[in-house]
Amino acid sequence: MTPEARIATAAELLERILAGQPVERELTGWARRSRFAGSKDRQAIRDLVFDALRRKRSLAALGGGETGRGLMIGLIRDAGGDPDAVFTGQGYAPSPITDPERAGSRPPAEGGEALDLPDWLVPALQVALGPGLEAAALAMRHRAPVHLRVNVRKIARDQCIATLSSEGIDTRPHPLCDTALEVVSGARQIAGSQAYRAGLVELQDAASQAVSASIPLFNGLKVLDFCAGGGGKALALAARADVQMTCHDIDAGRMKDIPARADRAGVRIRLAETKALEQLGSFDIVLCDAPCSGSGTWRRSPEGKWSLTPERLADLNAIQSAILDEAARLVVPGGRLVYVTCSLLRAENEDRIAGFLAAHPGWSQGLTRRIGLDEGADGFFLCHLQKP
Ligand SMILES: C[S@@+](CC[C@H](N)C(=O)[O-])C[C@H]1O[C@@H](n2cnc3c(N)ncnc32)[C@H](O)[C@@H]1O
Repeated sequence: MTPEARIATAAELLERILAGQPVERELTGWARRSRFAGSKDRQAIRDLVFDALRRKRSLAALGGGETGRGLMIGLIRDAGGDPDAVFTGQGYAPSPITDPERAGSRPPAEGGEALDLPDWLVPALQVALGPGLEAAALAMRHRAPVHLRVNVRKIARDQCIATLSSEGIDTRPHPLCDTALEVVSGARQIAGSQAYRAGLVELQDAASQAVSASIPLFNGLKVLDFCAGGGGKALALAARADVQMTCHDIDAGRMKDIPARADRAGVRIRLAETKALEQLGSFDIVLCDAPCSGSGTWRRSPEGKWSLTPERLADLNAIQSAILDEAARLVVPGGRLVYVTCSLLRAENEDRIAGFLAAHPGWSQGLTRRIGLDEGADGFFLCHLQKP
């Protein structure tokens, strides 16, 4: 495909995404229908769509409207290019820029538009991040780095760097966590690499790794990952010590890949559905990686930035508090509950902890940490709570 044809395709897909179609469904549906497109075309179109969604508001201003075409015109202008040279209508290029599109083009207004944030979220993020708001918003306009977790049960970090390099994947240590590597080049080779297949590495953001690393562990501890999802954090915990690791998720289907991932990593993890959890007694450590807005990971899933509403946030807050209450019952006296979100918002973090402590006398708050996008990883919040 020519660069112009890729832009025309991205504009069409964005038009449907802006109308409410899910991003992944649009991208995979198009790839299936378009046998003529090679893997480089698919990747380029994916990148265009995600770049546009990360900067939807500012690009719509620059491109003369919040349409698929407008976002692509804005993207070209923002990069210093000439959209008229692309929108020629020749071959598979998009049709020429219309008068209304031209007339609608303007620089983004200060505030939410220039920061590429919904207006209603700017004050909440201002409260949470203070002077760091602008840097965080600007970081969210760019692609996230690719990080790997070294499975220290199988290989030391330095040796892993050399092994990956021999397969064309260049990495360097990430300062946030001593299991974390940042991929410098060769990211597309990871999934097919021998190192990955042998369980030497997992794809996992450095902040997510730092969350697991914050939890003190020793052999024999009984640990529950209450909101396990695909098991990323449970695998990281199980790699560090011979703990009795149990994974639970309200949606058991989300845990379906955990057994294969655990086998590959050489660790043992038991799965428990909600009904079975009651029979397992209490746990020394319960990790709650709660469902949240994902605002710390909006670089990876930018559609979340635009779909979050105050009502949805309030619903999430109620779910987060209910999860904390439920999980607290599963902790042994003197044990630890670790609350985690990948959110930047106080409503999902400090406010939930304050509510929990007010409702649970005797519990005490331990290590509490925000990991910011300025640390070169996703945004995360973690808080250790000690049961009396
Ligand atoms: C942030 S994700 C977990 C990600 C996972 N820990 C990881 O590192 O890969 C949150 C998970 O919480 C689950 N969940 C939502 N409500 C829940 C509830 N009331 N009890 C337990 N799990 C819940 C969701 O199904 C989702 O898989």
